[in-house]
This record gives sequence, C-alpha cells and structure tokens, in this order.
Amino acid sequence: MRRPVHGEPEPQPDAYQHPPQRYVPPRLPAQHLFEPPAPSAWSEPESRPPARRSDSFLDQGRYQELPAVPAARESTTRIALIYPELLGTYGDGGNALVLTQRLRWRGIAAEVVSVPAGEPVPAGCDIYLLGGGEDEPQTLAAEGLRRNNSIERAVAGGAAVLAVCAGYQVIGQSFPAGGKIHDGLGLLGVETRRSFDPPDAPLPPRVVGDIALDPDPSLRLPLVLGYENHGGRTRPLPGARGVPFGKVRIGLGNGIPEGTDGLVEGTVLGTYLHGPVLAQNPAVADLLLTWVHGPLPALPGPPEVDALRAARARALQIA
Ligand SMILES: NC(=O)CC[C@H](N)C(=O)O
Repeated sequence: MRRPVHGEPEPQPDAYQHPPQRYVPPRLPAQHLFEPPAPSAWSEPESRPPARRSDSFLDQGRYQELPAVPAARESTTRIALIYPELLGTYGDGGNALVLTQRLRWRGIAAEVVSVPAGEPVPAGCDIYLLGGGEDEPQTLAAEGLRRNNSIERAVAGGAAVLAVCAGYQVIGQSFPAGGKIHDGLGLLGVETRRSFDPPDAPLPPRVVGDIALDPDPSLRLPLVLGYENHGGRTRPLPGARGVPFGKVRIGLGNGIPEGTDGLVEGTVLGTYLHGPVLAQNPAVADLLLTWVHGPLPALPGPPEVDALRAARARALQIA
C-alpha cells in the first residue's frame, strides 16, 4: 500500500471500499493487545477465589484478581494445531492464538500443541484446529489423519473441533481433489464436490470474498464475519445431524440452495470462514471454549476487535 505523503491524512476506516475489497485497518492503540482487560470487565462477583493459574505473565498485577473458573478437563487446556504447514495457508493458525489468549485472560492455563505433518496426532488434546489449504496439501492432510483416529477418539471423549475450509471438507465424508474423490474423516455428515449441478453444466467459479452469517439461533452468537476462498461446494448427507453454522447473508458458504454455511454437530464445528474466524468473532472462540470448559466468565472485547467488526460491518453495509 502507498505510504501517505507527509501531511496527508492517514486512511481512515471509512476508506474501506466494497467493491473493490480493500481493507484499511482502523487506527487502534497498539498496546492493548498485550494487556489483560480491566477486572471491571468481568461479570462474575469479586468474592470468588483467585484463578488457579500460575503463569509468570498472568501472575503480574491484575490477573491475581480474576474470578475462579470451572474445572477444565485437565489443568492445562491443550489446543492442537493440526498440520499447520499443510492446513495453514490462510492464517488460520491465528485461531489457536485467539483461543489460548482468551483462556489466559481468564486465568486458565493453555498451550498450543502444534502437530507437524507426518507426526502422530495426540488424542489427549481439548480442542483440535484444522485450517484451510490447497487441494494437494489437503489430500496429504486427509491421508495423514486417516492413519489413526485420534481426533475421532478425542471428540468421543468431549474434545472440540474447529475445521475451516479445507479442514471442514477433510472432516466431512468425502471431498474432491486432483480429479478424484477422497475419503474424509466422517466426523461431520457432509460431502464436498466441485459442483452438485448436472454433469453437463459448467463448473461453478471459485468463490473468493467477504462472507457474513446469521448464526443458527441455537448457537446464540452475534453476526459472524469472515472471508472465504474455495472451489468446493458442501452439502449435508441424507440424515446428517447437527445445525448449519449459519445462514449466509453475504457470500456463498456451502454453496447449496439452502443458503447455509458450515455444520455444527455436538462439539464439532466446520465452516468455510477464514479471517482467522476466531480473531474476527471472539464469541465463536468462547463457544468452543465453553464446549470444553462449561460456562466461562464473560470477557468483552477486546476493543480492537469491536472496532474491526464495526468497520467491516459498515463496509459490507450490514451495520
Ligand atoms: N481455502 C481452502 O481451504 C480451499 C479448500 C479447497 N482446496 C477448495 O478449494 O475448495
């Protein structure tokens, strides 16, 4: 992007144009991201005992005052980032950072367990993250994951999964790549194809751009914002359980006549939304965290994300 000439006003959030989709970030106080929210932001009564966490960063100052939280499945919440070099093309690894930080802000110990391709996937993690990727890496990822059923076993034991785009396709029943149909993990009852149109119809174009969802009411989430970039179309199999992640307000999502994106079944969430989706939608991060922790104290903001969401909603004319 061109740097502003001295004396020229810096671009402001309102300069965000759509189309063309060019994002100018709002100007924000940089230090906030490194500071915990003020204790006044917490909705729980102050009489609760301090958090169990003893992390050197969190032990400083205000974190001592944070309320206790329900017992985690284990003392440290383990967030598995699956094959980041194959399923990390679109910055979806940021989802791990968001989950970790939102736990730490609440005084809960958390660690990211990065699982490189070729390594066995541990079955003892609390949340499994699969990101987006191109067709070939996605096929390799599916092959690796099919070698053991760690994620399926972890889910049976109460773990949560967030699978984005290629990850969503991989945890479904089947997906296309390189002119073939590949088996997925079958964690979600969906199938992906390049098209569900009659074989003689031209292939639909790749969809790239902003996406906004009205989440399924059962999830009790605010508007979900993101970015999509995929060639595949995904539909539920007959008799599939779960609810769509949301109804598409802007964008394509699953690309089926129902106008939905993703599928949520139990503690497994598949979606086409990049962003990273949890960075733009902290409420979705907290939904995943409550799946493994039970109810958590409210944690508003951070204000940078509120500002970002407001700017994006304005730009998409859905404010
Ligand atoms: N962004 C992605 O993860 C893309 C997934 C898949 N390769 C597709 O094009 O549909």
